[in-house]
Amino acid sequence: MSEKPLDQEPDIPFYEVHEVIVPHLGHVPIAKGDFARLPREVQKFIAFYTDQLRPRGIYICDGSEEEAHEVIHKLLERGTLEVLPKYENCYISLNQKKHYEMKMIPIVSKKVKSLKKARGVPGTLAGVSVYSCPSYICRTDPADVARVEGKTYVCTRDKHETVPNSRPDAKGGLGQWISPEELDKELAERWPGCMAGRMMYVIPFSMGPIGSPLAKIGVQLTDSNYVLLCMRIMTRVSPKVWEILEENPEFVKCVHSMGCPRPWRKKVINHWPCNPEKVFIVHLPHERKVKSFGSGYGGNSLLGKKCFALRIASVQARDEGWMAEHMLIMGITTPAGKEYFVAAAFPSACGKTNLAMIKPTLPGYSVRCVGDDIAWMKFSDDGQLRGINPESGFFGVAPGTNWKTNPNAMASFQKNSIFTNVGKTADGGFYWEGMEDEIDKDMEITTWLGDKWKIGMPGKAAHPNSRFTAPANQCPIIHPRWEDPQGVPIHALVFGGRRPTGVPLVYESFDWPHGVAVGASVKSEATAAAEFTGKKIMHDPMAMRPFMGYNFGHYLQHWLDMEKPGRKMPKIFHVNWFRVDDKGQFVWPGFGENIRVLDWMIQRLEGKDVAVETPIGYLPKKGSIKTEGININWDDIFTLPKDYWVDDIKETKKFLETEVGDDMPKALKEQLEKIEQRINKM
Ligand SMILES: Nc1nc2c(ncn2[C@@H]2O[C@H](COP(=O)(O)OP(=O)(O)OP(=O)(O)O)[C@@H](O)[C@H]2O)c(=O)[nH]1
Ligand SMILES: O=C([O-])CC(=O)C(=O)O
Ligand SMILES: [Mn+2]
Repeated sequence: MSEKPLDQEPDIPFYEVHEVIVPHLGHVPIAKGDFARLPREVQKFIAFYTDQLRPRGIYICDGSEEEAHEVIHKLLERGTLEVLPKYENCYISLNQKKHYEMKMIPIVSKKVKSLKKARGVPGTLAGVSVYSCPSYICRTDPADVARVEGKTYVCTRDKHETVPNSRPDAKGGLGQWISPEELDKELAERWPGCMAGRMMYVIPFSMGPIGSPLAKIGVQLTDSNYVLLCMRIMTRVSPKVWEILEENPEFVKCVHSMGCPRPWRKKVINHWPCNPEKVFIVHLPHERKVKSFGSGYGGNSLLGKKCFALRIASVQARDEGWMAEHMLIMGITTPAGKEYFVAAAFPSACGKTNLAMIKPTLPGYSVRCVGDDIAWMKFSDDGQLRGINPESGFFGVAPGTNWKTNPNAMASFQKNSIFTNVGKTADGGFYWEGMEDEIDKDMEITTWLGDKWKIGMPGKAAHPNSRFTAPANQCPIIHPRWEDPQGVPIHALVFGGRRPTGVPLVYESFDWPHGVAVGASVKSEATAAAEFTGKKIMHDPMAMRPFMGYNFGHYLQHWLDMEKPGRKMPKIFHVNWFRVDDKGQFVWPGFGENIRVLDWMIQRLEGKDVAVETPIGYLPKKGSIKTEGININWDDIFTLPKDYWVDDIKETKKFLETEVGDDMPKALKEQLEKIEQRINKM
């Protein structure tokens, strides 16, 4: 593209070696790393932002253990992090001992030990890794706990590239555009000098296995060492990235600041300097750039995740003919020994991590996790869709996670993990809602807000969007091929959301275009993952509404265009674990029992005649979902109330027609009309 890039970083004169000399600031020391040996494009990037943001030093990260220790040490000293000694299930090296002043005794978590025995998990799980780190707890400023969708923008010259030509009465929830002029204004009042007095960390990272043809490179600048620590878990931080850039200098430029230059006159809460009034996150897809200001919360600050791997990558995927989706990837091995891979999209806090790691209750089944949040998928030349997980860690919702609902997640964060906004027990463990049966009832707990608390008292120990950050390779069921550079074959796609009424446990779409319509119709109750409050049912097409990098209509067309002769199109299903009865109780037990639904999907993949046609898609024939051993009422779970569906399709159609407007793909419009006609004839 020949047009001049937006928000361009002009080349500024700079001088390298042990310091960078920039016009506004003079000498800025290189606190660590060899600036002179970085790829030229990266040097320019750093020099420009050093000049503009004015940090007190530049710290070029190398991803090493020593680096983690140094940063952790600082955060412990400052009080941003606290050790959770309960999970120190390994010996501490002398080097670490110096830093943490912890006892040289092995403490093996009882739970992990018993899990290991019970499930035959290999010995790497507990008590064997000699030099690994303990886990830490961190409390943010209570004003900085979730993604801020209202302050998240995409900037392109052409508005229509980012948002659809919607109808005049549209509310405009599908993407948020900002003009280049307005962007300049917003940036000007935030960025200059915003790192004054702080260190600027330079983080080289790869999304996807380093060197994989499907992987992409990013470099993040940040003034938060908490962000650095989490990026080390969630992405592959390595100096090998510099070598890759020597060959191909393309990288996604990520710039993050907490927005609190020194001297900072406002009160800092919980040693978590942030700037909630000024949060502003912008994506420049053409320039392959993300700028995030004011928040340290994961979804806003770990820029490899939602910002790069979904918003920027969705644009790369559009341009290059692949898909970047808010999906888990899991492998399911049947009792007959055949493995199927499923990718599933549910909105934030609607069950991806839990499904990706389920412990199946049906005998003979085993599940292995490839990823829990993001899938990059591409059809290979033989027509098979293949997917990779671009991340290398889990940033999971803590509340509700326990040894019953998700033992594999529990096992994943017994070491080397960071817990944000959870409670802390007096014996140095983590605690959140859902762990009531797993600790002593009288245990004294410090809540995420720092108050003393006990189980049964009013209030909550953990924030509903509190999170664990854990390395994926610590998951006992991580798939041996989770880092396969070619990805794994994807046999089925699944959509779902929190639907308290009307929506059955599972149904299958008739074909690809119908499946795209099913995905476009995803709705869910609002959750704590973003700033919305209340249990309002919101549209979240493809579970991508908050993560779109370009025009939603064009995105839907991109989905439709995936179907081509010679391609094996995966079947598309819709699930709902969250239907409730008139007392508000879930009618489906969920979690490990969800294998029963996966089993039905696999029966369908194997061509079994276990479905009945209904206006919304194929539903399971009565009895074709294995329900032995659980107490459920088939009709509670599968009835399709006509009134509900008549209203539902009317509302969905209106929503999409209004919001996507002129950009609504014709084939999708037709699908919605057909669905409506079928439902009206019910
Ligand atoms: N009732 C019920 N609750 C579930 C089920 N699966 C997950 N949950 C709950 O839903 C919440 C969110 O689940 P996660 O698996 O963390 O959701 P996610 O989609 O990975 O969330 P993000 O990380 O925000 O993308 C947790 O509190 C879970 O306990 C289920 O099958 N049934
Ligand atoms: O991005 C985040 O903050 C966490 C997450 O996975 C989501 O909200 O889907
Ligand atoms: Mn997510």
